[in-house]
Amino acid sequence: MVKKASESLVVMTELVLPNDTNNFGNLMGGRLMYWMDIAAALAAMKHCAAPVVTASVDNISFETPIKIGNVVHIEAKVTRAFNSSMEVHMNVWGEDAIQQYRYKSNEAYYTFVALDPNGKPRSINALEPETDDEKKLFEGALRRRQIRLILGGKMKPEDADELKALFVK
Ligand SMILES: CCCCCCCCCCCCCCCC(=O)SCCNC(=O)CCNC(=O)[C@H](O)C(C)(C)COP(=O)(O)OP(=O)(O)OC[C@H]1O[C@@H](n2cnc3c(N)ncnc32)[C@H](O)[C@@H]1OP(=O)(O)O
Repeated sequence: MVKKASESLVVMTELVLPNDTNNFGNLMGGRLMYWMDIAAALAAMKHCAAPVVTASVDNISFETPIKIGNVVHIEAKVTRAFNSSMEVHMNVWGEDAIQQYRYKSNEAYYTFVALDPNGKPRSINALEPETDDEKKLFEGALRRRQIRLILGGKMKPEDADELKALFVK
Protein backbone atom coordinates (compact mmCIF):
# COMPACT_ATOMS: atom_id res chain seq x y z
CA MET A 1 0.00 0.00 0.00
CA VAL A 2 1.19 3.53 -0.80
CA LYS A 3 0.24 6.40 1.50
CA LYS A 4 0.56 10.10 0.89
CA ALA A 5 3.00 12.14 2.97
CA SER A 6 0.17 14.50 3.94
CA GLU A 7 -1.75 11.62 5.56
CA SER A 8 0.90 11.45 8.29
CA LEU A 9 0.68 15.12 9.29
CA VAL A 10 0.53 15.75 13.05
CA VAL A 11 0.21 19.21 14.60
CA MET A 12 0.92 19.43 18.33
CA THR A 13 0.38 22.50 20.49
CA GLU A 14 1.80 22.93 24.01
CA LEU A 15 1.92 25.81 26.49
CA VAL A 16 5.29 26.52 28.16
CA LEU A 17 4.69 26.40 31.92
CA PRO A 18 7.16 27.15 34.78
CA ASN A 19 8.07 23.48 35.18
CA ASP A 20 9.17 23.33 31.52
CA THR A 21 11.75 26.13 31.79
CA ASN A 22 15.33 26.82 32.89
CA ASN A 23 16.46 29.66 35.17
CA PHE A 24 16.31 32.11 32.24
CA GLY A 25 12.63 31.43 31.72
CA ASN A 26 13.24 29.57 28.46
CA LEU A 27 11.82 26.20 27.44
CA MET A 28 14.29 23.40 28.30
CA GLY A 29 15.75 21.71 25.22
CA GLY A 30 15.10 18.26 26.65
CA ARG A 31 11.40 19.02 27.22
CA LEU A 32 11.06 20.22 23.63
CA MET A 33 12.81 17.09 22.33
CA TYR A 34 10.40 14.96 24.38
CA TRP A 35 7.37 16.70 22.81
CA MET A 36 9.00 16.37 19.37
CA ASP A 37 9.54 12.65 19.97
CA ILE A 38 5.83 12.18 20.72
CA ALA A 39 4.66 14.28 17.75
CA ALA A 40 7.03 12.47 15.36
CA ALA A 41 6.10 9.03 16.72
CA LEU A 42 2.41 9.83 16.13
CA ALA A 43 3.17 10.86 12.53
CA ALA A 44 5.14 7.63 12.02
CA MET A 45 2.31 5.54 13.47
CA LYS A 46 -0.22 7.28 11.22
CA HIS A 47 1.90 6.24 8.26
CA CYS A 48 2.60 2.63 9.19
CA ALA A 49 -0.37 1.74 11.42
CA ALA A 50 1.92 -0.06 13.87
CA PRO A 51 3.80 0.64 17.12
CA VAL A 52 7.11 2.41 16.54
CA VAL A 53 10.35 3.08 18.41
CA THR A 54 12.74 5.99 17.96
CA ALA A 55 15.86 4.69 16.19
CA SER A 56 17.74 7.99 15.91
CA VAL A 57 17.52 11.74 16.30
CA ASP A 58 19.55 13.99 13.99
CA ASN A 59 21.29 17.11 15.22
CA ILE A 60 18.97 19.81 16.55
CA SER A 61 19.95 23.48 16.67
CA PHE A 62 17.94 25.60 19.06
CA GLU A 63 17.80 28.76 16.94
CA THR A 64 15.48 30.89 19.07
CA PRO A 65 14.54 30.29 22.73
CA ILE A 66 10.84 29.82 23.50
CA LYS A 67 9.80 31.89 26.51
CA ILE A 68 7.67 30.87 29.47
CA GLY A 69 4.00 31.59 28.72
CA ASN A 70 4.53 31.19 24.97
CA VAL A 71 2.91 28.49 22.89
CA VAL A 72 4.87 25.74 21.10
CA HIS A 73 3.66 24.45 17.73
CA ILE A 74 5.21 21.27 16.34
CA GLU A 75 4.38 20.05 12.83
CA ALA A 76 5.55 16.53 12.01
CA LYS A 77 5.30 14.66 8.72
CA VAL A 78 6.90 11.48 7.33
CA THR A 79 9.29 12.35 4.49
CA ARG A 80 10.13 8.85 3.25
CA ALA A 81 9.53 5.23 4.16
CA PHE A 82 12.21 2.56 3.71
CA ASN A 83 11.80 -1.12 4.69
CA SER A 84 10.87 -0.94 8.36
CA SER A 85 12.08 2.58 9.09
CA MET A 86 10.79 6.03 8.24
CA GLU A 87 12.17 9.53 8.50
CA VAL A 88 9.99 12.23 10.08
CA HIS A 89 10.64 15.93 9.54
CA MET A 90 9.52 18.50 12.07
CA ASN A 91 9.20 22.27 12.13
CA VAL A 92 8.88 23.97 15.51
CA TRP A 93 7.56 27.48 16.14
CA GLY A 94 7.05 29.53 19.26
CA GLU A 95 4.08 31.89 19.52
CA ASP A 96 3.35 34.85 21.76
CA ALA A 97 -0.41 34.51 21.93
CA ILE A 98 -0.87 37.93 23.61
CA GLN A 99 1.28 39.99 21.20
CA GLN A 100 0.12 37.65 18.41
CA TYR A 101 3.34 36.78 16.61
CA ARG A 102 5.00 33.49 15.70
CA TYR A 103 8.70 32.73 15.40
CA LYS A 104 10.63 29.72 14.08
CA SER A 105 12.43 27.85 16.84
CA ASN A 106 14.00 24.86 15.14
CA GLU A 107 13.59 21.91 12.81
CA ALA A 108 14.76 18.31 13.00
CA TYR A 109 14.62 14.79 11.59
CA TYR A 110 13.81 11.76 13.72
CA THR A 111 13.85 8.15 12.47
CA PHE A 112 11.37 5.52 13.66
CA VAL A 113 11.20 1.76 13.15
CA ALA A 114 7.86 -0.08 13.00
CA LEU A 115 7.63 -3.20 15.12
CA ASP A 116 5.65 -6.41 14.76
CA PRO A 117 3.91 -8.07 17.74
CA ASN A 118 7.20 -9.77 18.64
CA GLY A 119 8.99 -6.44 18.87
CA LYS A 120 10.94 -7.05 15.65
CA PRO A 121 11.19 -4.57 12.73
CA ARG A 122 8.37 -5.08 10.22
CA SER A 123 7.86 -3.81 6.68
CA ILE A 124 5.81 -0.66 6.19
CA ASN A 125 3.75 1.20 3.57
CA ALA A 126 5.60 3.09 0.84
CA LEU A 127 5.22 6.88 0.87
CA GLU A 128 4.27 9.14 -2.00
CA PRO A 129 5.28 12.83 -1.84
CA GLU A 130 2.93 15.27 -3.60
CA THR A 131 3.97 18.88 -3.06
CA ASP A 132 7.33 20.38 -4.14
CA ASP A 133 8.45 20.57 -0.50
CA GLU A 134 7.51 16.94 0.12
CA LYS A 135 9.38 15.86 -3.03
CA LYS A 136 12.50 17.76 -1.96
CA LEU A 137 12.44 16.16 1.49
CA PHE A 138 11.80 12.73 -0.08
CA GLU A 139 14.82 13.07 -2.38
CA GLY A 140 17.18 14.17 0.40
CA ALA A 141 16.03 11.40 2.75
CA LEU A 142 18.26 8.72 1.22
CA ARG A 143 21.38 10.83 1.76
CA ARG A 144 20.40 11.68 5.33
CA ARG A 145 19.67 7.97 6.01
CA GLN A 146 23.14 7.00 4.80
CA ILE A 147 24.80 9.65 6.99
CA ARG A 148 22.96 8.48 10.13
CA LEU A 149 23.61 4.79 9.39
CA ILE A 150 27.34 5.52 9.00
CA LEU A 151 27.36 7.52 12.24
CA GLY A 152 25.40 4.72 13.97
CA GLY A 153 27.93 2.14 12.80
CA LYS A 154 25.31 0.38 10.64
CA MET A 155 26.82 1.17 7.23
CA LYS A 156 30.34 1.36 5.84
CA PRO A 157 31.14 4.73 4.24
CA GLU A 158 32.25 2.93 1.06
CA ASP A 159 28.72 1.49 0.68
CA ALA A 160 27.03 4.91 0.83
CA ASP A 161 26.38 5.24 -2.90
CA GLU A 162 24.00 8.18 -2.62
CA LEU A 163 26.54 10.19 -0.62
CA LYS A 164 29.44 9.25 -2.88
CA ALA A 165 27.47 10.42 -5.91
CA LEU A 166 27.55 13.94 -4.45
CA PHE A 167 31.34 14.04 -4.72
CA VAL A 168 32.19 11.72 -7.62
CA LYS A 169 30.83 12.51 -11.06
C1 LIG B 1 0.70 -3.17 22.83
C2 LIG B 1 0.46 -2.25 21.59
C3 LIG B 1 0.36 -0.81 21.94
C4 LIG B 1 0.22 0.08 20.74
C5 LIG B 1 0.23 1.48 21.09
C6 LIG B 1 1.36 2.14 20.48
C7 LIG B 1 2.11 2.89 21.49
C8 LIG B 1 3.31 3.53 20.86
C9 LIG B 1 3.52 4.83 21.53
C10 LIG B 1 4.59 5.56 20.86
C11 LIG B 1 4.68 6.92 21.41
C12 LIG B 1 5.99 7.15 22.02
C13 LIG B 1 7.09 7.04 21.05
C14 LIG B 1 8.37 7.15 21.70
C15 LIG B 1 9.30 6.20 21.07
C16 LIG B 1 10.48 5.92 21.92
O1 LIG B 1 11.04 6.76 22.56
S1 LIG B 1 11.03 4.35 21.91
C17 LIG B 1 12.37 4.35 23.05
C18 LIG B 1 13.69 4.69 22.44
N1 LIG B 1 14.03 3.81 21.38
C19 LIG B 1 14.39 2.53 21.57
O2 LIG B 1 14.41 2.02 22.68
C20 LIG B 1 14.81 1.75 20.36
C21 LIG B 1 15.97 0.80 20.70
N2 LIG B 1 16.50 0.22 19.47
C22 LIG B 1 15.95 -0.87 18.90
O3 LIG B 1 14.98 -1.41 19.39
C23 LIG B 1 16.60 -1.39 17.65
O4 LIG B 1 17.94 -0.95 17.57
C24 LIG B 1 15.84 -0.92 16.35
C25 LIG B 1 15.79 0.60 16.22
C26 LIG B 1 14.43 -1.48 16.35
C27 LIG B 1 16.60 -1.45 15.13
O5 LIG B 1 16.63 -2.80 15.30
P1 LIG B 1 17.81 -3.72 14.67
O6 LIG B 1 17.67 -5.09 15.17
O7 LIG B 1 19.10 -3.01 14.82
O8 LIG B 1 17.32 -3.80 13.22
P2 LIG B 1 18.04 -3.67 11.83
O9 LIG B 1 17.49 -4.81 11.06
O10 LIG B 1 19.52 -3.48 11.86
O11 LIG B 1 17.42 -2.30 11.32
C28 LIG B 1 16.03 -2.13 11.23
C29 LIG B 1 15.80 -0.77 10.69
O12 LIG B 1 16.29 0.19 11.63
C30 LIG B 1 17.08 1.14 10.94
N3 LIG B 1 18.09 1.64 11.86
C31 LIG B 1 18.85 0.92 12.69
N4 LIG B 1 19.67 1.74 13.37
C32 LIG B 1 19.42 2.99 12.96
C33 LIG B 1 19.94 4.27 13.28
N5 LIG B 1 20.91 4.42 14.17
N6 LIG B 1 19.45 5.33 12.62
C34 LIG B 1 18.47 5.21 11.71
N7 LIG B 1 17.92 4.01 11.37
C35 LIG B 1 18.40 2.92 11.99
C36 LIG B 1 17.73 0.34 9.81
O13 LIG B 1 18.18 1.18 8.77
C37 LIG B 1 16.56 -0.51 9.39
O14 LIG B 1 15.71 0.27 8.55
P3 LIG B 1 15.06 -0.36 7.21
O15 LIG B 1 16.19 -0.62 6.26
O16 LIG B 1 14.38 -1.63 7.63
O17 LIG B 1 14.10 0.65 6.75
